[in-house]
Order: sequence, then C-alpha cells, then structure tokens
Amino acid sequence: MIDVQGVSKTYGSNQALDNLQFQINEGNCYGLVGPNGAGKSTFMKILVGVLQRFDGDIQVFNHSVKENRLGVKSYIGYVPQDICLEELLTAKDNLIYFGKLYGLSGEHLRKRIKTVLEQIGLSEKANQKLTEFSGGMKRRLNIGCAILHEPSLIVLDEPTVGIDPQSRHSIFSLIQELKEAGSTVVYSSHYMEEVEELCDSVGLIDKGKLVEHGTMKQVLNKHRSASIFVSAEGISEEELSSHGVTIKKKTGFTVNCDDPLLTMENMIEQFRNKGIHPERLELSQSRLEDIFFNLTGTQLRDNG
Ligand SMILES: Nc1ncnc2c1ncn2[C@@H]1O[C@H](COP(=O)(O)OP(=O)(O)OP(=O)(O)O)[C@@H](O)[C@H]1O
Repeated sequence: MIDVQGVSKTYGSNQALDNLQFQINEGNCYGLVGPNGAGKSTFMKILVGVLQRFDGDIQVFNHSVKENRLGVKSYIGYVPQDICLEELLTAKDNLIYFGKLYGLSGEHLRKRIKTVLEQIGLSEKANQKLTEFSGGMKRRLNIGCAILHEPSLIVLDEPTVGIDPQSRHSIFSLIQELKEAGSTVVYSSHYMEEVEELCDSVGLIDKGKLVEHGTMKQVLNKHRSASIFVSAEGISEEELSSHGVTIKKKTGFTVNCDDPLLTMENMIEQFRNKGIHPERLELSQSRLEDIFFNLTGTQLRDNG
C-alpha cells in the first residue's frame, strides 16, 4: 500500500500541496486529477523521491520516502512530464543506457529490452535514432525506459499530453498490461475521460488540496447527477442557468439538474416561447469532469 501521510509543500509563499492524506491499494491504478497548477507534479516528485523538502511522509510498501529515499526509488518507475531521452541515440541505445542506470546488464538486460520494445510497440524502430521519432513514440520510449527494471509502482505524470491517437492507444494498452501483471500505477491527467476509463480509484486535487477521493465507482455514485446537454443557437448560459448549474462546453452547454425530465420539459417550453430550435438536446449522467466542476467551480480544461 501507498500511504500518504499529511503531505504539504510550499514554494516560497506558494502552498503547492496542503495536507494530502490518502491511501492507494497495491495493484490499483490511481488517477490523480486536477487542472494545471493543482499540485499533481509536485506530489509525484515527492512520491518518487525527487523532491526531498516537504512536510509529512509517504510510506511506499512500508518504506518511508523521507527516511529511505534511495530504497524506495528501486521499487519505482517514474515517467516525468518532460521527456527525458538522448535524442542522438537509437531507441535501443536509450534503453541500454537507462537499463544500466538501474543496474541491469548482460542477458537479463537484453531480454528486458526485447520485452519492453514489444510492450511499447517499437520493436521495428529499435535501431532508429530519436531524431526520426514522433512526440508520441518518444513518450512511449520514455515509459519503456521507466519499466525496464520491472518496478512494482509506476508513476506517470500526464503521459498523454499532445500525442497522436495511436500512441495514446498504445499507452493505454500498456497500462492495462501492467495492471494485469499486478503493478500499482499512479497516473496524473487533466483528461477526465482517460481517468474514468483507466483508473480503479481517483483523487481530485485543486489548489493543492484533495477535494474528493475513493474508488471510481464510489466517487461517481456519490456525486452522480443527471444533466442535459444543449446545443442551440440563440440561447445564453445565463438563460440556461435558471434550470440548474450550467457549464459551457466547446459545442454547447451542460446543465446539471435534479429532475431531468421536468427540466427538459421546461427547457422545451422556453425554446418554443423564444422560437429556438436546438441542434442537440440530450439527457446524460454527469461525468468526472462535471463532478470536479461542481466541487471546485474550476474547469479542468478550457471549455473541454
Ligand atoms: N519549482 C517550482 N518553484 C516554484 N513554484 C513551483 C515550482 N513547481 C511548481 N510550482 C508551483 O506549485 C503549484 C503546483 O504546481 P504543479 O506543477 O505541481 O501542478 P500540476 O498540477 O502538476 O500542474 P501542471 O499540469 O501544469 O504541471 C503551482 O502553483 C506552480 O506554479
């Protein structure tokens, strides 16, 4: 188990993390969700032992990050937000380099590199230099470097930002595979759909505070409410907000409400009176993104 015990961190007068307290069960995929600047990277850097000055402690499989940083590191594969690879080397040479850093060598290293290249879908590109790689391929290789030593805990900081769909699919499959093999995964993102799809448990973080935490089912069931999606020319956010909390989306508005059928009837009447013909008027259950907005008043992405 990973036991986060009252972790706080300040940068000067900026409180980046404020008394985080939660547990992650072994074998779980845990999604840490929050907007830019919420404190996700800071938490991850503390968890993996990169940031050493903080209050509180984290027990990783019964080892204190504070007291046994190097010991804990050997259990962890960390994929930071910024890609950390040697551009002028081939994919294989990058893996050899990182493997040696983790103390692997000889036949064992060779076998691990072969397996990892297959897992990240880059076997065919093993001997190509990274100058020929797309951003998504580099991201996959970066993950490959972090799992060479078969860590029990894999920490991925926003691994799918700005990558192509094929690489995103490959990363999702890899995480599923790691989960099935019993690894614990901590995954940060501000893409809600990803976290809903991948993670067993979730923590919602805003301005350094954990605002909700639990299994995905618990969090969704606790806060789930119905909402109506509206796309209609000539209707404003203000007019819709008389029906419930209204969130502006890229192509319309989501209106959260307690009685969706009655709300829809009222909306239809409002549209009739104003001569508005909606392009879309749909009933849906609220998603993690809406729950986050209701709890914090903060959008995870700009008009996601
Ligand atoms: N090295 C640093 N020095 C000073 N302030 C920092 C530093 N790193 C992060 N911060 C601040 O701490 C807060 C949390 O940042 P952090 O990077 O952990 O958030 P995040 O949720 O990972 O966001 P992002 O996805 O944008 O990286 C922010 O206010 C940020 O400006």
